[in-house]
Amino acid sequence: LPFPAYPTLLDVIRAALEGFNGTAFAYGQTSSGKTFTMNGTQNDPGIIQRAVNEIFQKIEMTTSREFLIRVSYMEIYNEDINDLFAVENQKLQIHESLDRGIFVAGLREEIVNDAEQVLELIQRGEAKESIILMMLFVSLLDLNLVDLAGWKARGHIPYRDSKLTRILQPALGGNAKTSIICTVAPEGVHIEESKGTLQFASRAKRITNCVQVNEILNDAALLKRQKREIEELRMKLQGSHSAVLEQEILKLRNDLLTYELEREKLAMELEEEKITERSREQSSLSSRKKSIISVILHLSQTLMGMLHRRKAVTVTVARKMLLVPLVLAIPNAFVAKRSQRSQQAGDTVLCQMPSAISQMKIHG
Ligand SMILES: Nc1ncnc2c1ncn2[C@@H]1O[C@H](COP(=O)(O)OP(=O)(O)OP(=O)(O)O)[C@@H](O)[C@H]1O
Repeated sequence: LPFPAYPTLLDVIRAALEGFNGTAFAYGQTSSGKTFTMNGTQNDPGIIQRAVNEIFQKIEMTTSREFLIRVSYMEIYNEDINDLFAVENQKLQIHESLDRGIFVAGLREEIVNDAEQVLELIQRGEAKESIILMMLFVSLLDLNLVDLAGWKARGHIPYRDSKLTRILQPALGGNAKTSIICTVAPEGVHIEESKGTLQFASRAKRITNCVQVNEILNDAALLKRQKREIEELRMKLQGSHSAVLEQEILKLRNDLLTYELEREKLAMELEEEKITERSREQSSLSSRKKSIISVILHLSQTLMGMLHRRKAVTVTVARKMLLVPLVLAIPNAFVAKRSQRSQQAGDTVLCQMPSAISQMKIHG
């Protein structure tokens, strides 16, 4: 069967391209086919894909004008507005300004060039209960494609005060062409809901909006619009420039850290080198000490032997008395040094040695 809502949808798209607000949404009880109508299947595309294809075909055929097309994709779930192009769920707020009218603050808008890009973006967005696909045609066109949440039997959805109603207010209320696709479940058990849906449909059909073109694009308006676009692009560019700078700073910081670590490593190596050098010096000093001490030992033994043999020592008794304890003290000091109990004892010995030796030489 041909897609039933197609003629109405074409009407909405044509209107949107001519500068009106365009909205298409499906309305009906739960499981009656609203999402199916919006998404369709691979062989039988739904409203979203058909609308996107249609828009780009029409734009391609229009040579007299240029279009800047932005797509945003959001979900209203439990009255929280989530940006489906954003990685994380955010609770976005609805704002209103003289310039932009009613809008969702912080909602990401992707600039697109062809239908494939739009469909790819939509595929990336996560489909949930209530999905709004909002296409903003900056120069001319505002088109909203809406998949409403269904209602359960005897349930009530407070559309009147909902965020959805507020967002769609410009599209539903006045300056808009709207296509409503009502879906009903054919089974007899759903007859009450189906009746309700049909009553809504016939009431909606009677609504007549008095529409006017959103914006007449004379040269001045076009210039103003383009200036704004340039400014926005410059801001984006600045954003990406600052991101590059941030990367550069991060890299420099990492380099600095690496240099610092390298410097510390070198300082440690230098310190180790110094310690090794010191211990090398100490060990050569101690071997020198050892050889001096062995000489002294040898001398003292010789002296002791001489004393023992009372040979050639022409010292007075008083001098002998002085010399002998000194010489006897040498081996004791050496033992003390070797056992490393007292560094001082070693030093004392070393200081005293030359005078003791010279005394021995003089008197020996
Ligand atoms: N015209 C159709 N042809 C074939 N299958 C359909 C058709 N319409 C709906 N369906 C199937 O019926 C089921 C319910 O449809 P769908 O999810 O679109 O309902 P819904 O109205 O969006 O429900 P809800 O309100 O819970 O979101 C799905 O499995 C869908 O594939």
